[in-house]
Amino acid sequence: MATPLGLSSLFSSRIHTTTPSLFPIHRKEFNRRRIILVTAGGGGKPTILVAEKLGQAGIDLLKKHANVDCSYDLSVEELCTKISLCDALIVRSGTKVGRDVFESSRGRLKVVGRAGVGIDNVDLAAATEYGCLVVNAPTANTVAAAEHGIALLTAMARNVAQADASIKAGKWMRSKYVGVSLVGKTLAVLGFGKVGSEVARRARGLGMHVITHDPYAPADRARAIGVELVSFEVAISTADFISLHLPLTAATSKMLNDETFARMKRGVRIVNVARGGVIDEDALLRALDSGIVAQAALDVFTVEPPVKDNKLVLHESVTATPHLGASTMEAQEGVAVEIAEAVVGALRGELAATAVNAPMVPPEVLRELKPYVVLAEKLGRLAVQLVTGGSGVDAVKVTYASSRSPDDLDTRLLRAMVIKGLIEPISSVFINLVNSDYVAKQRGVKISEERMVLDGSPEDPIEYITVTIANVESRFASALSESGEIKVEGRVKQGVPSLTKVGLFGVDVSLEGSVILCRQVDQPGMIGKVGGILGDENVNVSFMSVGRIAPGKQAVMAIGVDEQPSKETLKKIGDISAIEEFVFLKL
Ligand SMILES: NC(=O)C1=CN([C@@H]2O[C@H](COP(=O)(O)OP(=O)(O)OC[C@H]3O[C@@H](n4cnc5c(N)ncnc54)[C@H](O)[C@@H]3O)[C@@H](O)[C@H]2O)C=CC1
Ligand SMILES: O=C(O)C(=O)COP(=O)(O)O
Repeated sequence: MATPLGLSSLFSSRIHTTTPSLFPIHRKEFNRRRIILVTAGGGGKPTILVAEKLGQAGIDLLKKHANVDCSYDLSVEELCTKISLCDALIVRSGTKVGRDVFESSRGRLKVVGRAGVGIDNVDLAAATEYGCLVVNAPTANTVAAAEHGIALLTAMARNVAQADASIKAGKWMRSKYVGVSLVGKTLAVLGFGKVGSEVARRARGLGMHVITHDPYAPADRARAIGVELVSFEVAISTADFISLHLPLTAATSKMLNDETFARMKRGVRIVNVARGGVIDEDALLRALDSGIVAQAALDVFTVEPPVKDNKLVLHESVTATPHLGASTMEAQEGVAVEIAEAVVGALRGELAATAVNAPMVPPEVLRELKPYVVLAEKLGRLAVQLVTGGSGVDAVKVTYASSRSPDDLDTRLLRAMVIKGLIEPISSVFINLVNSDYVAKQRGVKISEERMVLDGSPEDPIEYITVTIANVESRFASALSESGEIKVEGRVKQGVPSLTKVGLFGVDVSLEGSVILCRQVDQPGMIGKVGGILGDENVNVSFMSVGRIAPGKQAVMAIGVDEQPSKETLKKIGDISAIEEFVFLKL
């Protein structure tokens, strides 16, 4: 499975590989030395741990591209042990993917796939810090969840579960299980997203008057299916039935509680197919016992599975199911394929359309920016190595010179790769599109961006990129701009990332290897002298160029080298009398 050249670095910790690794080359700190290990599992395939039951179609797809370990019902300890050998993890709602999992992975885990919608069981902050992409399967179980919501609504209204249990117990209690009708009653849908809107559509079909509360849903989308968008207060105070279809977030946690139950229509009936945590379960018990809430139908619970003597589950006015909202054959096949495609794509360095903790960048943008992504990282690496140790990098400006209008140029990838180039050489973290901004902020590096709009041809997305570091001392004085900042500029020339300016000096050197910069008084023979010293040590020179301010004045020679010259060789170059300063920059 070929990987897009260079793009896997968006998510992996590729280090100094000259040919793109199909899968991440994993860096392990070992006795304070860095040993590059190829630990991509048997036969060069990544290893994917499937920790909860996944539809066979998804498993089959994964097995085409990876070693698949299906291990269910793992304890936290077992999961943390296994995860250190895995490149990806697939879960549903039953596995808590906390910070301990990412810490145990020690940077190897590149993708967590959630085969469903809700990602509240994944510590997104920790995932981002560790550069691990989180993807989900947001659509394949929508109908299943909506149908389950309607099933619970109708079963609750007609006491189906209770009546079923009683008849199975040999009783014939018709009057006890008289229910209520739905037609003409008001249903309030809290959360008018994919599931909520499908529930609303179906409830309309049952003759219900449907209102919805969702601060982020457009009113016209609700009106389009005959649903009225109302405030939270109107929703909970006028509804005969309330159905919950919102994510568990800090804002929605215990949204239904003693105060809100007290403001509801007495005898209201509650359906929850979202997350247990959106209801204060103790308050619901009190509301049921007091009669404020007549009935509840619950598919989800704060703690799953609920404890055996859970009072809500045992309550006679509660209809309960064990988190079955997505449990249909069709939905499980659908989420399995959806998440398998997303995980395999992400391991290939492609951006999944269902990335939860990284910006979505369309594949066509990725393709067009590919050489500029490499250029951006190299410029970051160059610039930071010019900083005198101890200067402290805190203010970096990236300038994109382009004939495209700002709206037609997505620079998020480039920003991430400049950060990667700036910080990886001076730290032990690996950086990718997922965690770049987090790591930069954590290290106090402020990245500003500006666009230089040119009036050339918009055919090429970018004319050049500059990286400027302010408030630092430079190891190479010639890299300083008029305002005393370290400034390097690069372009993509015939598809090759190239250094084209250092400070005030124009140069032209491919950034495919490492770079030696020398400043000398412009004079004949310098290229030959330096080239000869490098040749004596069998260091291959890929590019050589001299940039000067004026003939006979100062000049900067930029030399691209495939190998790292020895200290002795570099000293010989520095000892050339005409050379006033030089620096070796490892890329
Ligand atoms: N029981 C089960 O098996 C299943 C449960 N779910 C749960 O249902 C939830 C919704 O799923 P989808 O509709 O696919 O997600 P979605 O993201 O399409 O819709 C969620 C809606 O909630 C709204 N929302 C967010 N905060 C809100 C607030 N404070 N007040 C009102 N509305 C708010 C959002 O604007 C959005 O429209 C998921 O987050 C998941 O937790 C989803 C599928 C299956
Ligand atoms: O998709 C969701 O949010 C769900 O709650 C489905 O949960 P499950 O994958 O069935 O454990």
